Amino acid sequence: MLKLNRLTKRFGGLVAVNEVSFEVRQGEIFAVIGPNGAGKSTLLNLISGLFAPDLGTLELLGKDLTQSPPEVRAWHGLGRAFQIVQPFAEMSVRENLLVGALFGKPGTPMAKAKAVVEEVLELTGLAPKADTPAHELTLLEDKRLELARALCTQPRLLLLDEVMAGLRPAEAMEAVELVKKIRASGVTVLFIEHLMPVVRALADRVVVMDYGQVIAEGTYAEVAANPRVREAYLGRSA
Ligand SMILES: Nc1ncnc2c1ncn2[C@@H]1O[C@H](COP(=O)(O)OP(=O)(O)OP(=O)(O)O)[C@@H](O)[C@H]1O
Repeated sequence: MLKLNRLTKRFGGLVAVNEVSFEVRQGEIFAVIGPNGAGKSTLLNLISGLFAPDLGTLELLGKDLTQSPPEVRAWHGLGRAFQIVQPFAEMSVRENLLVGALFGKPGTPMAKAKAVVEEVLELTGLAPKADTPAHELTLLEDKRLELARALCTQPRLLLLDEVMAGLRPAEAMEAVELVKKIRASGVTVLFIEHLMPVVRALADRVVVMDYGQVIAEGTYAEVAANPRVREAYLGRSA
């Protein structure tokens, strides 16, 4: 689904992402974790195309998109959900999603966009709130809306940027169930997350970053038992 080869991003003298290589397989839920400042957000920005890499390549479904801007990556099946949810506050949930469906994939006919929106409303459990203005939603519903908006762009690979942040543990576990449903619907998921119970519950595989580099890769249990990973987390106040 996604292949990163020696992806690198420098900010002046700081190498925020340093020759990162890994592959995400189709149908996987894949986590990128690491202490504060490890380079996770920068990596996500490289994948979605907000930053251009100084070195390395990126392939999505076998296509080299290293030089492609974010919208081209979106057309090729890359979707992204953000930690800070910024819906159109006065518009209903359904209207917000229609914007995503129409503009996420330009050229989508209105009838198709409306059908996608209804499907996504069902999948995300937002159907009962379809006519509610976005500003009346709870935080958990906001998060559902953000996931739903990203899904309306019909991604093959969905990037989740700490989307559980701010949720109470029980709410986070509800969101975990939703992400599992999203994967079951055929979407591959790559996420960055600070909440370890969420990583444990969701990830098939985990990559651990520290100082811009991949220091471990494996199942949650494997990386959690890795001495280098334990040192990265315990060796400084994260
Ligand atoms: N636009 C930028 N300009 C300069 N330095 C940056 C920029 N963005 C990030 N950095 C630096 O790059 C390094 C990696 O930051 P990044 O935000 O990617 O880490 P992170 O793992 O996402 O951290 P956190 O978990 O705290 O969000 C940090 O040292 C950060 O200060």
